[in-house]
Amino acid sequence: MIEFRDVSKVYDHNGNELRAVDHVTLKVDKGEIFGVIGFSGAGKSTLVRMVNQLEKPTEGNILVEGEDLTKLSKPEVRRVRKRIGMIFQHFNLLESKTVRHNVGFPLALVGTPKRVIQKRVTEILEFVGLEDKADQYPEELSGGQKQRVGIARALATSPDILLCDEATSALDPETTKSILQLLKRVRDEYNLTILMITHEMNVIKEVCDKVAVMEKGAVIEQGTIFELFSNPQHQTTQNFIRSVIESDIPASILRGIEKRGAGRHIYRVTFVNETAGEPILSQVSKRFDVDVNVLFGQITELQGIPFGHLVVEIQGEDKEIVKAIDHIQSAVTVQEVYSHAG
Ligand SMILES: Nc1ncnc2c1ncn2[C@@H]1O[C@H](COP(=O)(O)OP(=O)(O)OP(=O)(O)O)[C@@H](O)[C@H]1O
Repeated sequence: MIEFRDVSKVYDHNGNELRAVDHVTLKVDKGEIFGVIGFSGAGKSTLVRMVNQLEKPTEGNILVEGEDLTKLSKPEVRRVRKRIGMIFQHFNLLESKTVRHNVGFPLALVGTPKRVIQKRVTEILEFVGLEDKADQYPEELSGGQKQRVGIARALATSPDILLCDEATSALDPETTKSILQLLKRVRDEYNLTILMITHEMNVIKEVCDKVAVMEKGAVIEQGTIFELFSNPQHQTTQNFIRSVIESDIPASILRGIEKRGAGRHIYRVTFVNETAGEPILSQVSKRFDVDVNVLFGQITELQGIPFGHLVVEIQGEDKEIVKAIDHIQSAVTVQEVYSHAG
């Protein structure tokens, strides 16, 4: 649906080259919610702005449903652009126009008959839950309501793709959740493909199917949410994940372990599927001559499926511990076990 093939964008910065996007290759499939995460300045906005040609790549190709944007004429680019909606962090609404006029604006711009606009605006405002706000002005709305107007406006022209540029960054956590749920409905009911950029891992965790992590213009890691959360390779990815799922052993527990001497066997067990939370660890202690103590644990949900870590101590003879660990590793529920004798 959207494909970046070895795309770079180089700006001139006081006579020096600034590589805002550096050889990025990504593929976003139809109907997918694809997140791009990175710190400020990583190149996310530049990347997403190239999809609707607000920026042109310096090198590489960008394909939208097989059409190479870098090879299209201006009228052809305008045609493709019509299939792409965008929402922004600060909503970008017209303050002097009512909600109804804001939402209908993109349709009016292309000369759509008034009657058609009216029907479409009513339909879309109902979808985003703002039918009773049609005649109000943006300043009379909360942040969440303003973003709903932004979403309605983006959907007015029935696009196939929705680009979201930090769409929830100005909102509180509860409102963020409701906007993300709305975006999920947009994908499910209108079958849109959504490309969203954010610096918040909770946004990615909440709605995305796939994610790419950007740093200094480059994509340093990408995959499904499960792949990234269960086996993050890069330090930056690990830090982002740590911001939403605490996997470190809390300091108080660590202090307790240290006090009671070295030579203990501490493991981190990661569960990544529907059997997370099942008593595999208690099975192990029944089957082998070991005791398993859970020191710390956190189970959360990824795409509606439980995901979590347990930090456990296994006590017993070395050979029994090896057997127990083998058993845990052979079970489909365990993705990663690391030992830390300490
Ligand atoms: N039009 C421009 N001219 C020159 N440099 C630019 C331009 N746009 C972006 N940059 C630079 O490109 C780099 C990437 O910026 P970009 O806005 O894409 O990052 P970002 O990850 O979206 O960060 P933020 O969340 O802060 O917007 C930055 O160093 C930025 O200063």
